[in-house]
Amino acid sequence: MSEPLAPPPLTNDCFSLPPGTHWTPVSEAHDMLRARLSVVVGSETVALDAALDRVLAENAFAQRSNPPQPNSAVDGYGLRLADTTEGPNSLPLVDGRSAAGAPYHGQLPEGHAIRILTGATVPDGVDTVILQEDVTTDGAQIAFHGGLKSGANIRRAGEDVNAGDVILPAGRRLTPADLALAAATGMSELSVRKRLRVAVLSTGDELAQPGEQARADQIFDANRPMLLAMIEQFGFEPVDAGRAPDDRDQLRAMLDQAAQDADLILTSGGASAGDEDHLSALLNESGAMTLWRLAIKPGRPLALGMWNRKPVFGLPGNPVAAMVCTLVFARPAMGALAGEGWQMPTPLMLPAQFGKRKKAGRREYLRARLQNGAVEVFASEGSGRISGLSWAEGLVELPDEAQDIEPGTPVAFYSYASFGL
Ligand SMILES: Nc1nc2c(c(=O)[nH]1)N[C@H]1C(S)=C(S)[C@@H](COP(=O)(O)OP(=O)(O)OC[C@H]3O[C@@H](n4cnc5c(N)ncnc54)[C@H](O)[C@@H]3O)O[C@H]1N2
Ligand code: MOO
Repeated sequence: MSEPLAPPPLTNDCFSLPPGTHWTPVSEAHDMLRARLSVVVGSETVALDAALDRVLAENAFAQRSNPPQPNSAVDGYGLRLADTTEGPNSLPLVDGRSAAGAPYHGQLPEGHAIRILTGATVPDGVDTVILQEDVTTDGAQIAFHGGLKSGANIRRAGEDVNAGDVILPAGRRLTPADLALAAATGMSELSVRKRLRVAVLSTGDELAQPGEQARADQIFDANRPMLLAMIEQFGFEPVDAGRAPDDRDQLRAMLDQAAQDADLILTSGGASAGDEDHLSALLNESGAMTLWRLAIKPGRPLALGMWNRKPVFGLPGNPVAAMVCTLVFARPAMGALAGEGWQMPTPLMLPAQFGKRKKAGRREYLRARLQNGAVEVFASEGSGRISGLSWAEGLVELPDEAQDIEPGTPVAFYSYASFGL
């Protein structure tokens, strides 16, 4: 007679941390990724009007100063301060004027003033501009009160940017304002990184394609449209690598194709060690696999590997975990691969509108949004509750240490926008 099987103690907490397992803290996972990842994309030159959202490959230098010449900040009259006194003044006007794009060629004679418009080059001899509202004129002369400051209403050459200055650093993702700065300083094209191509592959026999007839036991593939859209919003090139069934050979072939088409592969599902977790099994076979048990909720199983020399992030299948892992791990990794550098957003510290008792030993992310300057969280922490992802405007991050959060406790809120969404 064999001994009856002895059951383990009941935890009923799939997030309990069994003793003996190494739970990789988020910061340790970040350090490891950072150390291993470097830029994988080349560079190309693009016209300014095609450079929005691209990553600068090298420092950009001002070709010319802004402004290139001194110009007037107002509509008014240019004069020499030395020709004025405190108290009432009058000066004769010269014939002609200086307008933006139609400068006055010549020197202002001593004891005279000249009509000048906003943006017009300041003629030689003018060191001060008086606002037209401070002047009376009959067209031949102007009368005004003295007490002006030297250089008043004149924008100095190069007061914004000097020729030769670094205007934008390598690694910068170009914004509309950056394009204005580059244009103003005489650049018409920029050297940028080729876009990082990111393949997205869903796995699992239970998945049906939106629009397809789904069997009763199937669910629609929600992760792929979400991840492809996130990649697009991050400014990378999404590559739809399809949906792989729970079949090792087919998954292998689809990974081969994805590795050919992209610089990085994101998969979702099959990341842990269940009977049908083919992704982690294949990455294991390929010999370059780390299955992390991350001390994070949600998103505990994250498989990292290489497939035909392309990095693979095996995201957990639950959509909430897939999104959190993408924001917290894959997004900064993509930045490093794309030449932007590893970046994590800075959170806003805002008062909680909720209460929670959090255990020590893992970092937690809750779906959150702002209401009257405080952070409220979604009613459920369930990792399959996609409605909460849509309800939220971002994530609240609770630190690894234990924390009793009472309403009013400051918590770290990361808006979706801070990640680039
Ligand atoms: N005995 C244990 N079971 C599980 C544990 C555990 O610690 N012990 N951890 C749970 C956690 S947490 C997660 S997360 C999942 C991770 O599993 P996998 O990454 O292997 O993912 P799957 O099992 O394939 O799928 C999980 C879940 O997500 C659904 N899914 C998958 N892909 C999609 C998709 N493209 N769109 C929408 N939903 C998707 C899938 O149907 C499953 O319901 O493991 C837990 N189990
Ligand atoms: O990592 Mo699983 O919930 O965290 O869904």
